[in-house]
Amino acid sequence: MKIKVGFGFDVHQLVDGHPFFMGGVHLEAQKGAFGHSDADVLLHAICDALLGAANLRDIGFHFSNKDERWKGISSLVLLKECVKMLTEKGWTVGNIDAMICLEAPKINPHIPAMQKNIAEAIGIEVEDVSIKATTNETMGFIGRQEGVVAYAVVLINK
Ligand SMILES: Nc1ccn([C@@H]2O[C@H](COP(=O)(O)O)[C@@H](O)[C@H]2O)c(=O)n1
Ligand SMILES: C[C@@]1(CO)OP(=O)(O)OP(=O)(O)OC[C@H]1O
Repeated sequence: MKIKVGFGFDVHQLVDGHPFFMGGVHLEAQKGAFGHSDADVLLHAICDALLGAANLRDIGFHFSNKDERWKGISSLVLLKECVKMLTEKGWTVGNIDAMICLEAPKINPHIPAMQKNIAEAIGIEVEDVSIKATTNETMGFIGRQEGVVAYAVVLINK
């Protein structure tokens, strides 16, 4: 069996009164993530980790932020498209481990819903989707609640 690892990172600006999607869950918060799509930073990091593992470039290469088709789109759709690209190359997703860096709101209560969304979109078990969160201890742009960051690693095999 051939096994590959992939790494993904994403960052989005936080804007007052903007909707906040994370792992396909709508978070109730004063600020939300701003982007061309729904700006779901966790799903974008996972997309990039998957694409990277299969050496298929990155999310912006396939879904340009100049393309009106992706304006406001749910990143669960983009995630499913990325998985389709991997499947066409014969890859199966093993597991995902992700980290969100965000000052507020608390992510922990929403992690089971995010795991379910991601597992369903990819076609893997919930137990193979790990999501964690940390604050930035009030430091830097994350600490000032100006932005949100996510990192992800994945294993794929064929
Ligand atoms: N947005 C966040 C940030 C953190 N958590 C959880 O709280 C724990 C403590 O965070 P520190 O940054 O103070 O170490 C962290 O380990 C997470 O379990 C969260 O749910 N949402
Ligand atoms: C997803 C895309 C496409 O809608 O737009 P954004 O929501 O701005 O997100 P980003 O993380 O900058 O990734 C690539 C983009 O092409």
